[in-house]
Amino acid sequence: MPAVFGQADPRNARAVVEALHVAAQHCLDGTFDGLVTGPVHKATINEGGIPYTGTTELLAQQAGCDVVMMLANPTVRVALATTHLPLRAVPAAITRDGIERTLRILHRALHRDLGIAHPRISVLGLNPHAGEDGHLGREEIDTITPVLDQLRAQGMSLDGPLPADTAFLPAKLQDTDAVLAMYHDQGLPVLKFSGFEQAVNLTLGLPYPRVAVDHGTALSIAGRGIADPSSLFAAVDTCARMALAKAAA
Ligand SMILES: N[C@H](C(=O)O)[C@H](O)COP(=O)(O)O
Repeated sequence: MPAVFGQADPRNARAVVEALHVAAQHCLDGTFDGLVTGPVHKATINEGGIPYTGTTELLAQQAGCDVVMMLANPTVRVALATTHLPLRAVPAAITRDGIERTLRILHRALHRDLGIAHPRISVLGLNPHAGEDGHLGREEIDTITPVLDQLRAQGMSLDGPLPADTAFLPAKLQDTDAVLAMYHDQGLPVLKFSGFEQAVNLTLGLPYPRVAVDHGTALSIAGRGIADPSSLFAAVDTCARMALAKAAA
């Protein structure tokens, strides 16, 4: 259907998803060196009859690999242990296997794709005060800490589980290369507040670089010529750098 500014049309959902699949396939077969994506209106894709939680998940499924969503701006990098799921589903989705897998992917990407020799990662707790020694929740004790102990023993530099409310203080961020948040809105509001325009969204773990803008579709200003393209410029720049680094490796 012809696109109309400001009106996302579920009848175009299939074309949007197909475009993502084709672009990703060309990255997988080596025709393209990387993928930059703009925002996708997730609800409209679902209304078009296609179950879709996000491009991150779509690309992971197509490539057949585990991935980590990480947003980054010049101030902070925030990776997520869980991505697009209802808040009530988060605690059950935080498992030892999942945290371990996420930290391994994150550590490898910081080292290999972003060139950080010895990545330092801060890991947030799930509960207020990181569980307050079990009095405000047990996920830190039962799930997160055992994985951190195991991976520290293998040489990873990991701090946590940390109370989320103070982990982003500037002095704390000086000592870390990335923060692993347990869920979407635990980490991303801080990142977006600290530099919305320059932030990008990376999908770590894919066999190719994928970088997206950090914002949504902003239908209310579509076609008015007032959108700020900074995040798109940053995404293209980041993707090109990663593709060049990969080619040189
Ligand atoms: N969670 C991201 C954000 O808040 O910026 C964004 O929605 C990710 O979307 P995709 O993985 O679907 O590109």
